[in-house]
Amino acid sequence: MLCKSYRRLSPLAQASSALTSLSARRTFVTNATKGSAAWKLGRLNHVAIAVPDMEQASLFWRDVMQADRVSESVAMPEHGVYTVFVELGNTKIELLHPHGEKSPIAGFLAKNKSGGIHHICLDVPDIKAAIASLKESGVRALSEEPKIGAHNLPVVFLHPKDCGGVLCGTYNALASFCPQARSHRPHKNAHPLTSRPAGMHMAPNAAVASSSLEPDCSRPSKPLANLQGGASASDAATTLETLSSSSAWAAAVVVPKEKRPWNQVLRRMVQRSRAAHDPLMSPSTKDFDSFAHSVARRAECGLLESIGDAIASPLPRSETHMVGVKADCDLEDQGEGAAQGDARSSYASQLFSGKMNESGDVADPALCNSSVCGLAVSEPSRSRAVPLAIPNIAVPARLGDNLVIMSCSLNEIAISEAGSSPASSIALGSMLLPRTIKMIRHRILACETLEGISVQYGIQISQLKRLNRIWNSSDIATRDHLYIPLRMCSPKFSVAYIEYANAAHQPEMEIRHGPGTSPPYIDLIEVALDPAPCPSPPEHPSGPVHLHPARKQWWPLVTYESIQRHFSFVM
Ligand SMILES: C[C@@H](C(=O)O)C(=O)SCCNC(=O)CCNC(=O)[C@H](O)C(C)(C)COP(=O)(O)OP(=O)(O)OC[C@H]1O[C@@H](n2cnc3c(N)ncnc32)[C@H](O)[C@@H]1OP(=O)(O)O
Repeated sequence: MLCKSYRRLSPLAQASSALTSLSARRTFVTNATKGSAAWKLGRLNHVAIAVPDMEQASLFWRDVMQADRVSESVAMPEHGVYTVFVELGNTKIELLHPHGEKSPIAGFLAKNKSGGIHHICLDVPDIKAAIASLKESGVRALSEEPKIGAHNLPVVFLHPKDCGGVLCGTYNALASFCPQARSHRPHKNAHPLTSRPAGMHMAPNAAVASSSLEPDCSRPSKPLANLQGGASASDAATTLETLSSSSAWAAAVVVPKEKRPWNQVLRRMVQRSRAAHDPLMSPSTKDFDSFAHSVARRAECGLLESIGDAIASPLPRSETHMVGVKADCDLEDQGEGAAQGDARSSYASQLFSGKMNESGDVADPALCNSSVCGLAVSEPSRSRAVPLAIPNIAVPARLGDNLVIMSCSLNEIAISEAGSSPASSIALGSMLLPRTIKMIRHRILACETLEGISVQYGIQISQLKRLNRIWNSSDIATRDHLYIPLRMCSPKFSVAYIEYANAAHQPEMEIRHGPGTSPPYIDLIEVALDPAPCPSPPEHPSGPVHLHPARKQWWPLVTYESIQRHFSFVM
């Protein structure tokens, strides 16, 4: 469609009256909007002006036009040009002067002796897809493959005859496949103005190799981690430490109804557990708060999905494992009645004992359609898994008769012999979910909209709103930042883009925050998913603490409110 109408338009645009071309343009716009999603226009990256005298042109922009930032001239032999960039805040002007005998702008300057606008350059999120979609439309790309342009980003030019007489460059704003850009090495084309020194404007952990930009965790390739039982308190702590630092996945937890926000589900669960004083839970509700918090945080950050994988996997009987289990029960529909509770308990009981066969498989397709889950610990000597941590669903959480659960979070479970002191607790294992997540902290510019930011990161507007607790699109006018988990960004997002965007927006930042103190436009930060341990109870300013039985460290007493306060941008 795009191809046909555009092909029709092209001669029209060149030859006919303004009226005709206006109506033709309308047709083009309509069809283009319906066209390939690959062709998404970003911002105007720059306007390039070919100049016969670079020095004179630079001085003109610096002294007469009083541009704040005019860069040095940089030779780009592979493009046959010298370039100077003039920063304008919302875009740039690129001054071009021929370099070498075969410069592509020599002919242009021969025709336009005093220089003139040579091309415009537009950002697109995925240049390869964009060029492919344009090919379908009969627009010729002037090179088969993108070249690395002035900003270390891939660039492809489009034939001016196919673009209404304007030479158009497309910049891959997200640098999806450019090895130079992804590897974070300054390319030799790095421009003094636009390629800032490494580390500048970036959080310390942002200046990292691209490998660390990979999502923190992928989908579980090995759903169940090996959880070794500890024999003593010190063994337990060591075991937990070792297991927790691993990047493997174990089972994930809750699958609520689509429309129910995680925090509401968990709030209800916490409230229920408090109301019931459920003795089957870990000894205090604070552990459950912490647990609920961990679930919510990870869910919001897209780390938890379904536990179908986990329950469909065999559980080797020779080791202790922790598994996530779905229960056939919907929080939404739950009453408070004991009968229902009993029914659930009975179901859970079957789930954990009856459905696990001798080889340890818990592969029951019926479980895959359910909506709430619990956690269970499978223990080799007892041929059954024991559910815990989900009130009103759990059957008595006995790990045999002599063990009780001392502490439970998504990262670890500690159990103890009944009647013994916490110091003698032993660890069953750890869930091994990540303890931190990489977040983009995006400083909102005056001109930015939620829509624009969502395109920039390849994240849905609804996700962006939910993550940042924005209920009304105009609310971003009162915000300084938006937070986006890196793993939710489009896979095309790269360190190179962060650098490029920070450099490109530096003048604007300085206008807002003053020269030399301007904060980065985009920051990569590491956010803890769990509350941090306290050094010691009396000195800790944030309120009550409790002693973690296995770790023997003091941890903040977590309440739902404190979680909300602490992570207000996500919860
Ligand atoms: C560093 C990088 C970056 O920003 O990152 C850059 O800036 S690199 C910037 C420099 N690199 C580039 O420009 C690469 C892409 N450019 C090219 O491949 C070439 O320059 C072409 C655009 C294909 C033009 O080739 P060439 O000069 O050999 O052909 P030509 O002079 O016979 O022109 C053919 C027709 O195109 C028209 N034409 C030529 N250059 C034009 C321009 N800049 N804007 C509008 N129309 C243009 C001519 O008037 C002519 O039309 P008539 O037939 O009607 O007379």
